Amino acid sequence: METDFEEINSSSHENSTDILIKEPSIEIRTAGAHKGVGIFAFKDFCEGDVIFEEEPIVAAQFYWNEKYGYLACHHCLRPMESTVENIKRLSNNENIVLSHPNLCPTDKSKHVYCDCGVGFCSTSCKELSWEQYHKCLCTLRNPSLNKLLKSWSGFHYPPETSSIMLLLKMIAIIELSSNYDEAVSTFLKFQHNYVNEDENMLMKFLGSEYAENFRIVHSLLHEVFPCKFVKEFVTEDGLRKLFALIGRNGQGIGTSVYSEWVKKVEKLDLNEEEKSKMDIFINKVYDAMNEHVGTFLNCEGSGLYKMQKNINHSCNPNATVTFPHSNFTLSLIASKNIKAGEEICVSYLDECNLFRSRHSRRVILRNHYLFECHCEKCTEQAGDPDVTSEEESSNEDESISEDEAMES
Ligand SMILES: C[S@@+](CC[C@H](N)C(=O)[O-])C[C@H]1O[C@@H](n2cnc3c(N)ncnc32)[C@H](O)[C@@H]1O
Repeated sequence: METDFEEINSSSHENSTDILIKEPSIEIRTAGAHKGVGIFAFKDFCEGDVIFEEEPIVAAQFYWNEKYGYLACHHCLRPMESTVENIKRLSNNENIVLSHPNLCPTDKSKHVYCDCGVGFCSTSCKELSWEQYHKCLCTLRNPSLNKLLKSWSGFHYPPETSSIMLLLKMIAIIELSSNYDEAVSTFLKFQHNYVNEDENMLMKFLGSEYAENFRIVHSLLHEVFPCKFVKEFVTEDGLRKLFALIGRNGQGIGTSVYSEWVKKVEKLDLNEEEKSKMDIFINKVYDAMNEHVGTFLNCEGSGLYKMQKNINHSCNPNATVTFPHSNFTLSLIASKNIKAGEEICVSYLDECNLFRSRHSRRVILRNHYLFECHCEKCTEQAGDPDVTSEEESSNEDESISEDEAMES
């Protein structure tokens, strides 16, 4: 169920009050002075309903993820390992035996590779990638790109939320487009300010501690990829804008061949005893993987989506983003019943941070997304004292401590 949305007003819409997109079940319009535009239900949705599905304009697996052996299609992020290979690697146990291996969704006979080594789950992904960006990024054609990638992996800067591959693919898409100005404007419709002057906020990863790494990325980009867009747009200020664009709009993508196999097993017609044995096996594998790789179960990456970019954050969300096809196709699912006219919001915070105090949630949103949260929950809790998560509970999450340190 992929929706082809009609864009009513294609101009930049920060601060716009127009209805930008109207579709039978949703519309995109202003969500108030503080929030810019948002997505609103145009009909009632029940919990579990698919609100819409869409493919990204561009997506890429995180560079570090790929380096650690998380094999995914270079184009659509579909896992390329078999289920058995996946669970053996993630649990570091060669002896695991998988029942129902025939339910493994990976079809290696369809896999194809570019001579530079990157893999694709199908010929169509390979061809699309070549036409859209890989012609510019194939390291056999432009070996100097390796220099930039090597530097990046050396200093892990900026944090992987601003994936280097996503940045390179964006630039290549613009370069290969038959309409340069239109391609540039498609990307610049995404919010790309890196400073919120009203609130005096700067994106965390552009802070002074990363200044030298930022300078290296900037100069290497000009050295190894001196295309029209890089020459014209990628000044230091332009590069900050591109990182801000990715940081503020990039949607995390996670794909897993094991979870796809689990979904298929759950649909089998098993008796109670078989079901219970299967549940025990599934949980044992999750435990073993958890012990070896922690929460890094998925092939992870990020993408830029034309519709998703309009979804605002709420600390009490009514929708979630999922990847049910185990590739980059995003599916927005109602996590509660939603009435026509209500704004549809997701949480930009992970589950753990979502349940922190108002103060802690807002610190993270400020530092990573550059806004002061005006959701209903924050408004209702406006009188709460400014407690940090540490004071609030025994929580010792480093990311929030770092964020709160930045505040002081
Ligand atoms: C992915 S965009 C969402 C669409 C955006 N409102 C627009 O007009 O393009 C994320 C930006 O929306 C704004 N935003 C999202 N949720 C918000 C909230 N709860 N309170 C205030 N601003 C919010 C922030 O400026 C944030 O950086």
